[in-house]
Amino acid sequence: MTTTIQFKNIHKSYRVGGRDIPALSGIDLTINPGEIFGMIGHSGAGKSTLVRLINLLERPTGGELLIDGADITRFDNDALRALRRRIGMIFQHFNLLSSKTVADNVAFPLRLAGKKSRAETDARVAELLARVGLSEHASKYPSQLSGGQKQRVGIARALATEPKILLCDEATSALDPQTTQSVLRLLAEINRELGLTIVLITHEMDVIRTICDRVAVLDGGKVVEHGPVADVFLHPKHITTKRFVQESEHVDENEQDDDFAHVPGRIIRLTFRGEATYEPVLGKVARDCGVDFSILAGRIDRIKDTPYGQLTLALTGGDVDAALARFESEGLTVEALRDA
Ligand SMILES: Nc1ncnc2c1ncn2[C@@H]1O[C@H](COP(=O)(O)OP(=O)(O)OP(=O)(O)O)[C@@H](O)[C@H]1O
Repeated sequence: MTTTIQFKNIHKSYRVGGRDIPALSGIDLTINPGEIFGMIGHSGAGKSTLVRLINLLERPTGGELLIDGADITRFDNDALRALRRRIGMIFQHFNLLSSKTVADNVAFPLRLAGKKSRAETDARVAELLARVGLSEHASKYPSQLSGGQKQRVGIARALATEPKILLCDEATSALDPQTTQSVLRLLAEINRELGLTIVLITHEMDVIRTICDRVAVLDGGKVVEHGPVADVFLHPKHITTKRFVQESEHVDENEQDDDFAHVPGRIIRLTFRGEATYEPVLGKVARDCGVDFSILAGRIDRIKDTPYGQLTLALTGGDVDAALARFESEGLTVEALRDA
């Protein structure tokens, strides 16, 4: 079964003190079946509101929200209950029941649905705990677990009713960086093996960079930029996106400009993607065009499965224009940061 989620001119306002305060204005987005779609934005941008519309924890005040082509805002109670069984959700603070064991937390949605016998429920819980690596913790209580283990229980519980969509609301924001990576690896594995569509919201670029296929950047209740993660983050256009990139790379643009003030030559940024990242293009072009270069800044990293490199270079001597044209013909992206 496919699960396409479409926001069509979605608006959402909250009524506060007799006034309508807009939280989302005119959202148009399509989330494709089986992808990991990230939404990033600062506090108050509208991320939680947007993700909570998908299972109608919040209702839009305008527009259409289609799942597999059906406008879910028109669903009656039965259809809504069926829809919610197809959508799992995990939360920043895990939302586990502290008086129940790990196994009972995971069994909870199955007992609510009331469709399985006790033996079937036990078997399903065992399978889910094995998937998230918690088999030997089944009879512990949440207070006896680490944050990462608690989120794994949250994931097992969210998967219990075999949803087609998993919503993740800042699911790693309360975890340390190492635990975050292990939870993200688990989500990526679930996405790959179960073909589940994952929609996650975060204010952390690294989360998006690690597992998302596409991303939407939210600011002031609007999508200001969206597309494949590599396109959006390697070539950010909107100021909000640029700031996220700079924050994640710990770059202060003004400081960087000052640092380069005394460096002679044309300053450019080169972006390599995919296999080009590992090819000796730079030396070859410099030799052929008689250009000297000094490397002012650089990084090689990955966006999900795609390697990329970004180098800031000062170019002097030789035929710099020819060198720039050659870089582009070799498939690199060239951005001029300063003319000589
Ligand atoms: N239940 C509510 N009642 C009134 N206003 C709300 C409600 N929920 C959210 N808002 C407002 O809607 C706007 C968007 O909030 P939302 O929580 O969706 O943003 P967010 O990007 O998820 O922020 P955060 O990361 O801080 O949770 C904010 O201005 C917020 O104050």
